[in-house]
Parts: sequence; C-alpha cells; structure tokens
Amino acid sequence: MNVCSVFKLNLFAGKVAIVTGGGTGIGATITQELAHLGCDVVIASRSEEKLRHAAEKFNSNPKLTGKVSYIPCNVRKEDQVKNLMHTVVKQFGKIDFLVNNSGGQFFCPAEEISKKGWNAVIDTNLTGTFLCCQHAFQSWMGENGGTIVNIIANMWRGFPVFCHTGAARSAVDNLTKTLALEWADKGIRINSVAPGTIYSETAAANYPRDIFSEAIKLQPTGRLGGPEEISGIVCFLLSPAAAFLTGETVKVDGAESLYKCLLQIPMHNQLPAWKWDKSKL
Ligand SMILES: CCCCCCC/C=C/C(=O)SCCNC(=O)CCNC(=O)[C@H](O)C(C)(C)COP(=O)(O)OP(=O)(O)OC[C@H]1O[C@@H](n2cnc3c(N)ncnc32)[C@H](O)[C@@H]1OP(=O)(O)O
Ligand SMILES: NC(=O)C1=CN([C@@H]2O[C@H](COP(=O)(O)OP(=O)(O)OC[C@H]3O[C@@H](n4cnc5c(N)ncnc54)[C@H](OP(=O)(O)O)[C@@H]3O)[C@@H](O)[C@H]2O)C=CC1
Repeated sequence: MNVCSVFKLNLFAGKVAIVTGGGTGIGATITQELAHLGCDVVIASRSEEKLRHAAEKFNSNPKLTGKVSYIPCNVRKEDQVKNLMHTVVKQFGKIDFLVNNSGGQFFCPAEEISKKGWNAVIDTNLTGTFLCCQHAFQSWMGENGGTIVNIIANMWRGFPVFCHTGAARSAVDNLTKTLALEWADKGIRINSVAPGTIYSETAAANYPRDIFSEAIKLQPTGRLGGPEEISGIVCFLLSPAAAFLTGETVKVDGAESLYKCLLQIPMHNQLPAWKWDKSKL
C-alpha cells in the first residue's frame, strides 16, 4: 500500500503501540499509518497466519519506518490478553498507545440470536476491550500513562439486525467516559471512534448479504467510508494535538448516524393509540 499521512513524519518515532485486529481492514490501515509515522506497532488477533502475513508485508514496505511485530491473542481470553501486555512491556519496555480495534458480529434479528452467539459478540466487543484496557493499565499505563482509542460503531439510534454489537459498543462508549475519569490522574487519555460503514474486503467477506452495497443509499455523502478516513482520526487522537481530549467518542460516519436506517419498517397497525374509551378496559 502506498502509505501517505497528513501528519508529519516521525510524529510517533520512539513510541510503541498495540493495535488489536491490526492485520486486516481498518486495523491494518491504522498499523501502517502509525508505522509510517515512526511508531513500533504490535498487532494482535486470533489468527497467527493472518498476523504473520500482514507483518511480513508491512515490514517489507520502506515507507514504514516503525517495525511491525505480532503476538497472537484472542481478546476474549484473559490469559492471552495478559500475556500480550506483559510480552510487549518485556520486549519494548513500554506501551504508549493501545488501539482496541478487534471486533465483529453477525447479521441476525434479535429474536433469533442464540445465547452462545450473544455471548460471543459481547465477549469480543465489550469484555475484550475492557480486558485490554485493564491489562494495559496493570502492565504499564497505570504507572506510566498512555493513550487508548477504542473503535466502536454507529449504534446511536439502536442497531437493528446487530443488537448484540449495538449493546456492546454502546457500553464501550460509556466505559470510555468512566475510564477517562478514573484514570485521568494516571496520565491516561482514552477516546473512542465510531465509524460509519467502512468498506474493506475482509469486512465485506464476513457478511452473506451485500450490506455494504445496500448501505450506500444510506449515506449523505453518497459513498462509503474508507479505512484511511478512520486511521487519520485515530492518529490525531493519539497525537499531542488531542492532549485536552479525553472521554469522548468521535463519529466518523459522513453523517450516516443523522440519516436513514438499514431496517425498513412496513406500514402496520400493531401499535394502536391509547384512547380514553372505557369499553376497552
Ligand atoms: C448502515 C448499516 C450497515 C452495517 C454495516 C456493517 C457495520 C459493521 C461492520 C463490521 O463490523 S465489519 C467487521 C466484521 N468482522 C467480523 O465480524 C469478524 C469477526 N466476527 C466473528 O468472528 C463472529 O461473528 C463472532 C460471533 C463475533 C465470533 O466468532 P467465533 O469464531 O468466536 O464464534 P463462532 O464459533 O463463529 O460463533 C459462536 C456462536 O455465535 C453464533 N453465530 C455466529 N455466526 C452466526 C451467524 N452468522 N448467524 C447466527 N448466529 C451466529 C452461533 O451461536 C455460534 O455458535 P455455534 O452455533 O456455531 O455453536
Ligand atoms: N467496516 C465497517 O464498516 C465497520 C467496522 N467496525 C469495527 O471496526 C473494527 C475493524 O473492522 P474491519 O477492519 O472493518 O473488519 P475486519 O474483519 O477486517 O477486522 C476485524 C478484526 O478483528 C479481529 N478479531 C475478531 N475477533 C477477535 C478476537 N476474539 N480476538 C482478537 N481479535 C479478533 C480479526 O482478526 P482475527 O480473525 O485474526 O482474530 C480482524 O483482524 C471492528 O471492531 C469492527 O466491528 C465498526 C463499524 C463499521
């Protein structure tokens, strides 16, 4: 990829970042922009093969001056999250930045989601993010400070056919506010980014229906977002330009959250009005 950033080269020279899900899609773009700006980046997700392949590709790009390494980690498994944080501190001496980007869900009406499926999505998107924050704190940031960015989603008006992830991401939005307060005096800033619909091949491959094409008509911009449009905001939030910004969620959605919804509700008469008509009591 021909990496190109609006930020100055070496902005993050000497910094160390962890990007979960950093081998694919949005996470891969964040990783490349950070490394292009001089940051050493550790990418972490379940598939060692995906991680190895991504790290080899990134490290062969002369435009990336930071080094990219990888540690397999399922964010749903606390022992693996703990190992990730300890290993990074051992190998690099610190953790300056944590980008909680790993996540996912499946398209399913609420009434059909199994408990196992619900738990899988909550564990990945909410508990996984919490565990990464908590163990980054315990391993390094609690004593030394740091900056965290969580990737969430456009769930502001509910998230029909994705209620599990809507609930999890909404909780991460709230977690972001709480941790910004609890950890301010430890020198930790934490913010979230809520992307709209962002096309990447890996993201699209997860869905049987072509929801990314369907979503174009829901966009005030007339187009989907690109991973670079998320990455730039993440770099801004990690940078000193955002030194007074914490506990906030930045919507990066081209105003999708102000506009239409994927769900079409048919005309119906299932929610009749209440009228003061004693015969109905
Ligand atoms: C305008 C709006 C447009 C919306 C655009 C979309 C916006 C969002 C885009 C993105 O987020 S793109 C990134 C997407 N990437 C992913 O989703 C990848 C990661 N996803 C997953 O890994 C899974 O979906 C997972 C469930 C979160 C985790 O999977 P895991 O491998 O751990 O578990 P599984 O064994 O696969 O499943 C566990 C359990 O979950 C239920 N389940 C899984 N898939 C489905 C499905 N398609 N339909 C119904 N239920 C499903 C099921 O109960 C599984 O258990 P078993 O039945 O297999 O025993
Ligand atoms: N694309 C979009 O339109 C939107 C995306 N998002 C969110 O942005 C983030 C990145 O998505 P995107 O790049 O589009 O899609 P991808 O599918 O490319 O990225 C998801 C990443 O999460 C990793 N992952 C999934 N489950 C786990 C787990 N249990 N432990 C560790 N890593 C895990 C995957 O790697 P591996 O399989 O190796 O574990 C993969 O690298 C996700 O949180 C996504 O939900 C939010 C809103 C919209």
